[in-house]
Amino acid sequence: MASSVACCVCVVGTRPEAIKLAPIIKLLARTPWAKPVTVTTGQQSDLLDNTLCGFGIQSDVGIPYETPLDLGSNLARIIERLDQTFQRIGPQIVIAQGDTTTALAACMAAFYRRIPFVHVEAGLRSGELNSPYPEEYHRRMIAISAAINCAPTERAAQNLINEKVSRDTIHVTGNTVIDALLQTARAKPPIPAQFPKGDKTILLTTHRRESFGQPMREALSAVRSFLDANPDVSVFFPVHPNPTARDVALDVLGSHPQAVLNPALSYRDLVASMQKSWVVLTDSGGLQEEAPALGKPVLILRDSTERPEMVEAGAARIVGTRRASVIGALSELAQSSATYQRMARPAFPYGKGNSAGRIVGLLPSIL
Ligand SMILES: CC(=O)N[C@@H]1[C@@H](OP(=O)(O)OP(=O)(O)OC[C@H]2O[C@@H](n3ccc(=O)[nH]c3=O)[C@H](O)[C@@H]2O)O[C@H](CO)[C@@H](O)[C@@H]1O
Repeated sequence: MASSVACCVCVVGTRPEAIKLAPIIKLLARTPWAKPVTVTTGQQSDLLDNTLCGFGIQSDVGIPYETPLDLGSNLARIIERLDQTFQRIGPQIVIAQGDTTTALAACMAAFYRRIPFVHVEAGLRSGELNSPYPEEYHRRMIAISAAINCAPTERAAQNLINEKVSRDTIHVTGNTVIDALLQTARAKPPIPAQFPKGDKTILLTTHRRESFGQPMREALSAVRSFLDANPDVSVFFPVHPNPTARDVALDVLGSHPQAVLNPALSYRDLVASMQKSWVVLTDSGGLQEEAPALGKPVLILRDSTERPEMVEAGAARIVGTRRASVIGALSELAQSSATYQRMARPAFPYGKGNSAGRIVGLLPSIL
């Protein structure tokens, strides 16, 4: 390990990356041999800065946002800008999280400059190259050249081994989202004023590309019908700013008296809402990981999940977006307290909040 302070560039492009890298950035800032530099790529600039700010983190270098480009052009733009940034700053380590264009660009730019790259949340796989698109492709590409692959679970590590990723790069670390969640929950954030009154509120989010169009409309219409049949149930719906998701949300649930639609929440408000909710209904990856740690049943609005650990633990169910399936799953939770109690047992397959420590502890081995 080098004797001087190591510059660790953390590249962040979207809200979930900010949440999952925040515990690492904050820990690096308290680590004597490390200096974190946060680089934002503007992939999701509207949500990103607010999320970082909520963790007390400022972007050190901001790559300017450009009007939405095609996937390939966006990747090329980010690689070029990161390459210039790495040349200027000269980091000893580059860290990125997940499966976004930003994460792939960071990995490639680091590889070409021969800077060791650390991949947080490595080894998630759907098994289908085109689904989720393009994330599954990004995940596989990143694994090949990462110096450290931080797998959240043994299963994720096994996925990497099955792809013949070099074994000495693979470490099971848990998922830093649990660090972020538990740190935030410990501060006892107040419930947002807009959160519906009553004991049975569904926390609903949907914004994934795979859900766009008819699947999202069908799932939200099913929620609407369920509300009509269950006047004691409410929905709290932080709506993603993506217009494709927002327009359907407003159209289907915007006028329902038991539904409160809200702009995207700060992470603190989201965590407080999750703690107060009855059930979490979502197509988000992060919420699937978080809700079981708070003992909240999760119904997954996708046809498959890269997080089978939650389903196996009994805390989550894949319901897809078909009307009968969504209504059936919600009705079962409403009618059977045994089913509800079984799903509401807290589950921690992603660790108990010490993942950032494990990841930072691995870094000296690649300096
Ligand atoms: C294909 C896939 O599954 N990819 C995933 C995707 O992430 P995602 O699907 O989890 O993305 P979102 O749902 O946007 O974010 C969720 C986070 O945001 C918080 N939240 C939510 C609403 C709100 O109003 N306020 C908030 O604060 C919430 O608690 C949670 O922590 O990309 C990540 C990056 O690479 C990957 O890690 C991850 O696999």
